[in-house]
Amino acid sequence: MVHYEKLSPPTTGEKIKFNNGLPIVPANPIIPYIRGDGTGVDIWPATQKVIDQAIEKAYGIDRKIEWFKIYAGDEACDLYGTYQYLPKDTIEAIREYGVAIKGPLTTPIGGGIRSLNVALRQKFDLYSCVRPCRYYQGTPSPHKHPENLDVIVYRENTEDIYIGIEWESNDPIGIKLIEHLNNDVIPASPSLKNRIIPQGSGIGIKPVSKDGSQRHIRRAIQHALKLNGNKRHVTLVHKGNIMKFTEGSFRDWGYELATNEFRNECITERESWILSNLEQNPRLSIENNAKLIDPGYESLTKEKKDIICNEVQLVINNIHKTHGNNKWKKMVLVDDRIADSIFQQIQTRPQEYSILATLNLNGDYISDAAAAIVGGLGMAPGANIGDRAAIFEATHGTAPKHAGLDRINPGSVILSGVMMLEYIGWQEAADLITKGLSQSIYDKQVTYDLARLMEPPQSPLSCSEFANAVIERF
Ligand SMILES: NC(=O)C1=CN([C@@H]2O[C@H](COP(=O)(O)OP(=O)(O)OC[C@H]3O[C@@H](n4cnc5c(N)ncnc54)[C@H](OP(=O)(O)O)[C@@H]3O)[C@@H](O)[C@H]2O)C=CC1
Ligand SMILES: O=C(O)CCC(=O)C(=O)O
Ligand SMILES: [Mg+2]
Repeated sequence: MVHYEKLSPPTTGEKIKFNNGLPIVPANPIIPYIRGDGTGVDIWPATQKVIDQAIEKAYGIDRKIEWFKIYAGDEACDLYGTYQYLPKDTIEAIREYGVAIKGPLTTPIGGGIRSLNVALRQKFDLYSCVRPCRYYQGTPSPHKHPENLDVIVYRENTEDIYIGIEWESNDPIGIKLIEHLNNDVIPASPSLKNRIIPQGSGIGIKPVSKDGSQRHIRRAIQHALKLNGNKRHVTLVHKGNIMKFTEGSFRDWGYELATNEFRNECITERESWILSNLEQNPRLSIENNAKLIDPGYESLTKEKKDIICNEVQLVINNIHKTHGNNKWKKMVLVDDRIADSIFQQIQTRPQEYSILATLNLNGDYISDAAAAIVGGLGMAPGANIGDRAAIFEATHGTAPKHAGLDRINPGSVILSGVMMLEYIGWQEAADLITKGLSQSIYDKQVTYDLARLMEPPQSPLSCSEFANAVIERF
């Protein structure tokens, strides 16, 4: 039995338990929630009302969430005292009950506390951040065909620069570290030649591990396996041309995982070209196949040509029987794209993508950019998933200038609630909310962010009115 300093868990309701990474859910689960800073005061009550009403409509008195209010951010400091941004009670409650939902939490820029949002992800090892970006009919968008974008950003959630190991430029330890790197480490690494870190630099560490990358990409591939048609597709997004041993390794470990652990269910993009070339011309020679997959083949050195021919030969030897004759077309396609390129690709060729498996920072950027295409941050939900816990939250932050005005769009946290209901298997309630929200947008019953972009501009609903509009359309 956990002893809480200032919390009283609900006296009715039961705990969600985990078995092999999957939640086992009673009819009346206790679910902790964090209201959040800034616009959390507006968004959370609207969301809670929508979720409760959907459950009641779907299941009557047979199912109910027993909400358990826990504290983080400014609200926690009010209750627990100065600098108590993430009290022990909050950590214990999430550990005890496993599934939680939260509003956004403020992180100061530069100095001050490190991100509470990141801290929660790391504390509970919620290694995959899942952010679907899909279009709801009628949503105004700067794009001509926003409906073509239907991607799920799978953002690695615990490593990369978010590990938070960095030193300010004038920190004596940072200065010493730079000296050590310049005088000892770099000269001892011949491939680094005579590079030098400028004096007066701030310095940060970017760790990317094989285990951390592969457990995350595994989840992304498992997700793709549940999808159909050309949505059975995972793109490894990286900046591996520049950061070869972090971002580049992420790509390599992804391919390694796909072609070992998921060999019977996955095809890589290059493998698909080789098999497809052969299907179009069964008598194609190895070299002609190599020329087709590498258009610059003729100008390559003999050594490089041999490597490509060898690749073609190996693919034919190893997987032609199992994957050839079009069988690969039903498998999960795994390809990779350089991060800057994927930002333009999701705008110019959105229909070609499905699951974007990214490292932490790239995923942070891409999820906001993808959200903009389909209606903005007010429509961008998310889930942080680990093997023993899950915390649901929107992609956006606290949007402080709108706080307390009952005007912000609660859609993103409501849709995070939909993801939570799906995660616990309450699909009927989830579907009611999706239906109500889609219909509200279609009926132009929307908050300011969408109303101002509509043609002609509509008069906006408040945050709480939008929640009611969704409920009326269940
Ligand atoms: N997971 C989390 O809790 C996150 C926390 N943060 C933190 O939030 C704070 C504020 O960050 P900031 O950079 O301003 O980014 P925000 O995402 O909070 O807001 C930026 C802008 O996005 C639009 N927006 C955000 N949320 C909504 C919504 N629900 N409905 C409609 N529009 C929305 C608003 O644009 P407009 O005014 O043009 O309408 C808003 O001004 C920072 O401390 C940051 O660290 C940031 C991201 C995630
Ligand atoms: O923790 C923060 O303040 C920012 C987090 C963020 O931008 C995100 O999770 O997308
Ligand atoms: Mg972000």
